[in-house]
Amino acid sequence: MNHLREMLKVYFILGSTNCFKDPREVLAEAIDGGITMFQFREKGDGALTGVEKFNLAKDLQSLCRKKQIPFIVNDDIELALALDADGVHIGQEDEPASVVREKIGNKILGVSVHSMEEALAALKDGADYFGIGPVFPTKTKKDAKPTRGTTLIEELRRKGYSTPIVGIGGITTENASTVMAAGADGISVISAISHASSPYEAAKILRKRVESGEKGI
Ligand SMILES: Cc1ncsc1CCOP(=O)(O)O
Ligand SMILES: C=C1C=NC(C)=NC1=N
Repeated sequence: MNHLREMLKVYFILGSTNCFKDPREVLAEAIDGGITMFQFREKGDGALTGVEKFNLAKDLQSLCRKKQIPFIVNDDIELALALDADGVHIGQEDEPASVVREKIGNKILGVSVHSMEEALAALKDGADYFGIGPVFPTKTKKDAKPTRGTTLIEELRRKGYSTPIVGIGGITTENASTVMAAGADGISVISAISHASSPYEAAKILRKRVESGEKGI
């Protein structure tokens, strides 16, 4: 499990609607910059579907494979299985984690949780890590839950839960250290990298912030 903890440090999430240039180019730069895990999340207005979605996922997966970066698929279990992805990430509105665990065997299973109850249920169902947020305000997910700060991350750690955790939502180079200080194992970002003029530089700085607990300057 500790290996997973390491992989969660800088967990980049991307879909075609999150970037202005070719997502393949954005991911290639982010990988060179030092992301440690990748999630393909094709959602929202204008999201690709069918063969176009499959082909983009395949291209992004091969970029990850070349550099041994774990490739995770958001929500779409069938796509994850078709691509033999390294894992899936599901939200509370998706199929129950127990059903997904059945389908994916021992692939990585990440679950979004927003409360202690949801976290305990996800644990029981075999979740490998929690995605907790939105920690800070975010414009990227239209239907995000209310911004929670790091309270749930701190609560889980205070109660002795050592499950791997990534914080998500509005995380930037300026506030990443706050998320780590709260007890998260890593940060998950979309726009901090996908909207950066240099996704390479953004990933590099985020990696530095996470590893050194450096305060934003
Ligand atoms: C997928 C998701 N889940 C909670 S907030 C969010 C969006 C995160 O995007 P950004 O890093 O650009 O705030
Ligand atoms: C909603 C999400 C929360 N956390 C993570 C890691 N991914 C997601 N898609």
